[in-house]
Amino acid sequence: MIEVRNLEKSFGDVRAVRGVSFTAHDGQITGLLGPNGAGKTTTLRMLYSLLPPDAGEIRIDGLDPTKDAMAIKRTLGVVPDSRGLYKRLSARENIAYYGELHGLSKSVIAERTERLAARLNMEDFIDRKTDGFSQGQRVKVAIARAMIHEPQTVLMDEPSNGLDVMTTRALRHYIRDLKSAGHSVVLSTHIMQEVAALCDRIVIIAAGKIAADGTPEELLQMSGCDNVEDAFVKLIGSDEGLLA
Ligand SMILES: Nc1ncnc2c1ncn2[C@@H]1O[C@H](COP(=O)(O)OP(=O)(O)OP(=O)(O)O)[C@@H](O)[C@H]1O
Repeated sequence: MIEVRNLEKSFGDVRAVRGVSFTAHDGQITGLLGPNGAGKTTTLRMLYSLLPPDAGEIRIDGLDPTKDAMAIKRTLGVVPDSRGLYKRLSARENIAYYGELHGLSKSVIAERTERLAARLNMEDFIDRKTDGFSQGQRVKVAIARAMIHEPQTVLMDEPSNGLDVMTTRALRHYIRDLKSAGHSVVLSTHIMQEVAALCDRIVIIAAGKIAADGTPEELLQMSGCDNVEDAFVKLIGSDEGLLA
């Protein structure tokens, strides 16, 4: 579970995040939806301790990333925007390296890697060096690597960016399975259909602020619109940067 209260972050004169608050529950998929530059990545980076907030509070499974950065790494799985694979290593070695950082034994890493490779359809490329991997292959390795220590809470920054329809569908199945298993999944996206198809709760961010927060049905009600596309555009106040 993630609780965020009044989070703020500036880069010089740029106020990237201006008082963001939301809660992401276990057993739910929470979508951060916003146009380019809205502050989604900056918010996620503060959640996984990559950036210190200027103000505000974060609790992830009761832990504070500014104080408990090491403990947070155990409870959190992160699929960052830059997938950041080691290109000289194979997919399997990339995943194993993260398992070792988490102190897992070789046998546990091997068994979990087999399971993740089967679940994410990685068998064809699991032993290839990741240099030259397609976008979809890179995302799958990044997800497997993020899940090797079986974290309770999972953050994904624009996970379906650049994926084809079949890979997107497979990814959605996988994310729904995580939800069914009781995990809290938070994903950022600027694709309206993604949140509409997947998310139990939608947090709309625009210009660093929360524009709306609720279930898809609540957002329809709030906006007075009868479809999510019109609702999002109305709640954000512009359709710039949002993909249907
Ligand atoms: N390291 C940085 N230095 C300076 N400005 C930054 C930095 N990181 C983010 N910003 C600025 O903060 C704002 C929010 O950026 P952020 O990457 O969080 O948006 P986003 O919602 O993830 O956008 P996108 O959908 O384009 O990835 C933007 O104006 C961006 O230029």
